[in-house]
Amino acid sequence: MQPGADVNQRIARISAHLNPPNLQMESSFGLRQVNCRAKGGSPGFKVAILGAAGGIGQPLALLMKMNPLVSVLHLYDVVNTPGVTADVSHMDTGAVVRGFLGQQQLEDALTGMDLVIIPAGVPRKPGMTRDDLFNINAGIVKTLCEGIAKCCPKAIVNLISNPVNSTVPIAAEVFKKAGTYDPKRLLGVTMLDVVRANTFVAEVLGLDPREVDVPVVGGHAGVTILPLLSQVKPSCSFTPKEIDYLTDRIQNGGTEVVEAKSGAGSATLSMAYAAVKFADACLRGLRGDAAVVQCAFVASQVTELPFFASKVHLGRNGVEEIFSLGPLNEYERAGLEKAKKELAGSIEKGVSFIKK
Ligand SMILES: NC(=O)c1ccc[n+]([C@@H]2O[C@H](COP(=O)([O-])OP(=O)(O)OC[C@H]3O[C@@H](n4cnc5c(N)ncnc54)[C@H](O)[C@@H]3O)[C@@H](O)[C@H]2O)c1
Ligand SMILES: O=C(O)C[C@H](O)C(=O)O
Repeated sequence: MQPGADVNQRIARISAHLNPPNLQMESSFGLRQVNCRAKGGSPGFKVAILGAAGGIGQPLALLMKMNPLVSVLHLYDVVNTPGVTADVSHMDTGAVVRGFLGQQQLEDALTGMDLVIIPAGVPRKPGMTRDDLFNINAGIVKTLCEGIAKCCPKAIVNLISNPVNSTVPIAAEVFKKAGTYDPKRLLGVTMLDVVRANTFVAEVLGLDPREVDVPVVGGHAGVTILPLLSQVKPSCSFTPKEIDYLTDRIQNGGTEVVEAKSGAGSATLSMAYAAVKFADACLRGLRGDAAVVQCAFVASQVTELPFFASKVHLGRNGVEEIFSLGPLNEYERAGLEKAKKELAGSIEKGVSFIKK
């Protein structure tokens, strides 16, 4: 071989790589069309994020793009999806990313999806309850769920938008109206309560949070968030003072973040982490993995209420089994009564928003 031939070949190879003859930017914005050679991406599930340009949506998009179970990732919002999509699409992971902007593109965003994650809607400011978000977020969730009923009625839905205790009943009523309701496929995301509970309990016990499992049942607002500290794994005991401290901190973890952010929104990063942990569990269930169990707010017969959060088994059809609460101590039984009282009103408010 001639001296330098090796180098020339390498330069030719690099040049071909930098100027591929057939490369398409995967985006519905038509950013740049450069003849398509291959679609890229790996076999896996199709996932849409609705509200993808928001505080939760952006880190959620980033983390879902890293999830090896995802082959196609659709990012939908009413603002800013071109930028978020271009940005996330440059990550050299398997999922193909496509962006969708505005309601006229909602149907394209949803068609063919296996899992739809919804963090769309306004967040709290200091002094507000989650229920104060109802007037704006109820309408947003209604519109998005109407799109799901039309375009991907079999998709698993992970609903994050607050107030979850009311938005899940809203979604259920929308799907009932459309004739597509499958209670196994609609899940309110309460994973952040579990993530917080694991963290705070681990701090008290001096353990690694990854070793701790705290069931959190009920709903996702104040006293409806009911940590079952008597069922913590690894098995342990707490003083009455520790129980008061932990229960209060877990129930008010969201408010802790809202106040620390001083008007700039609520939990976004820990929520994106929790949402991905939960979505990954749903996808592993869809794939047929055994023993996938997480807490979620679902249609339930565990109590007399039509919806309740508890541990559920996730499988090929979504929620395959809902676990009962197990033995509760006196403190938890009292907490359960308070939780049910508030939950009943929030559920009814969601149902009547659609039925009215
Ligand atoms: N379930 C939970 O544990 C949990 C945790 C944190 C936040 N939340 C809730 O998640 C929601 C989003 O929080 P955030 O901090 O990301 O808010 P954000 O304001 O930063 O982002 C919300 C996004 O939703 C988009 N949006 C608004 N209307 C829309 C519509 N009709 N269709 C599609 N997208 C729309 C906005 O454009 C924005 O990009 C809030 O309701 C918040 O309370 C829930
Ligand atoms: O507290 C909020 O309003 C957001 C979310 O529900 C949370 O728990 O962080």
